[in-house]
Amino acid sequence: MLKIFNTLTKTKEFFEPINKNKINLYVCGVTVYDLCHIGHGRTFVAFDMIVRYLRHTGFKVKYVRNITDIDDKIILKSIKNNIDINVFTDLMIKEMNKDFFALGILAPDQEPRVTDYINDIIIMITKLIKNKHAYINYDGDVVFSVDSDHNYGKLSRQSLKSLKSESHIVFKNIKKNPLDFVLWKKSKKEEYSWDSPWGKGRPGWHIECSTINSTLFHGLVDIHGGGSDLLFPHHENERSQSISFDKNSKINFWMHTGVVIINNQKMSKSLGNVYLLRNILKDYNAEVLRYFFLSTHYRHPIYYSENNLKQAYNSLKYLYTALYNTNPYANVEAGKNFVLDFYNAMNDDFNTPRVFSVFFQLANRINIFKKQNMLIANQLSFVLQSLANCLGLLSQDPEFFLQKKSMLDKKMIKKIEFLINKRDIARRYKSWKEADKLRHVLMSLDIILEDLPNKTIWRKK
Ligand SMILES: Nc1ncnc2c1ncn2[C@@H]1O[C@H](COP(=O)(O)OP(=O)(O)OP(=O)(O)O)[C@@H](O)[C@H]1O
Ligand SMILES: [Zn+2]
Repeated sequence: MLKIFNTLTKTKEFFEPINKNKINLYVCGVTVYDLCHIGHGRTFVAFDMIVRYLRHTGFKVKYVRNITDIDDKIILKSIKNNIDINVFTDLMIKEMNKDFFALGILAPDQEPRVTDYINDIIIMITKLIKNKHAYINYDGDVVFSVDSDHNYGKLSRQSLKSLKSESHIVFKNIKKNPLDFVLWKKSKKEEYSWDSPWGKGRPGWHIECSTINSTLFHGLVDIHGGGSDLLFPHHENERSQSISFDKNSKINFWMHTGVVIINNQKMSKSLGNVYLLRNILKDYNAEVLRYFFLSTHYRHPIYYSENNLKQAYNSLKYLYTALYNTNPYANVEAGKNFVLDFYNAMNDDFNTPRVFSVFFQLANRINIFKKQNMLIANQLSFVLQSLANCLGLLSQDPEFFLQKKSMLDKKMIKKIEFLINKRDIARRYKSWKEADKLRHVLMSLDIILEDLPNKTIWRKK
């Protein structure tokens, strides 16, 4: 049975959905003011793997990932670029989806944009004010009162008292408690805003996720995810708002991914220390990036380096090479213990590094049987391929992957195939010198040839 580490209890707990077999899963999505980086790739590939596995094991999953399309940084950037904010966010969303698609991330079932939920946000804030969980401060902003929730700090395991003493900034005139956070920000001047009972303004960041969860899931969430950077204050605030709005609401499992770190800092748009997904995908097959992410457990941080990507490529190449020249063939009896090890690892809080060691053992066996018994090699190849497919891996034709076809332009592929064809003709006429010369030309292009009885196949070094 599946166990998931729950940030709320800091333990691995047996997972059971609130409604039998149907899972409501929510992940905090991107604030769309720039292109996506590999930090986003890490978090969303992790949840993609989780959703794929949950579905594979028979659960129905409703996967919702929001889009923050209103925020100070979005407004600033659209002004700076002199572009209408809606045109700008539409463009950024399009680019985000292009990158996620290229990375093989399945689209969520719903991708709600915050600006489509302004009315629901206003309804939620109105109730929070009515029930004394929120108030209007001297600046005219609506603010959540953290003192109104005696469990504030429960998720991030911090007491209100210690949090208060850590907060050095005195907001005495503006807020009752320095930790109180904005639910509705009053417009100071002519800026992008909506009408509300509290005047023109726009929502604060945290309220959007509570509102979307309340609207789309009626407040019943099985799994709520995001990067560990969001644990405090975003998720703490979200938990507090949701429960204060509706005491019957539930978020059963909080899941947090470790963040991608570069030079000891979290990779993030605002720090500008990013490697863009699209740039990495120019040089590496999308599965290499996926393998790189999943070779570290989803809860651990990832230290990005080109070297680590190369290692991921080599590991994946090893697996594809094992599948190469096999005819995967299903047989329920084949590789039973590998299958069992796979499910045991996945059911242990999605332990993908352990899964990868199972894949390696399988690949070793396939390599041995390729020399002894092709039927068993084919059956084990089927096991390897189908298990890896559950995680969005080994889904390409091995020859295609090994040839790095997706990385080469059409002209280059044509040139390689032309040279191979020429060499084949030379070999047919026993012009060994000419054939050798052509092999060397191909080697200088980093192309490795393998002569099979009926054809020559190639792959990029
Ligand atoms: N470096 C990272 N590693 C892993 N996940 C990340 C990283 N950066 C962002 N995320 C996750 O991606 C989602 C969207 O993040 P967001 O749009 O805020 O990105 P960001 O680069 O941190 O932007 P900003 O710098 O404006 O805060 C969140 O779930 C967040 O936890
Ligand atoms: Zn959120």
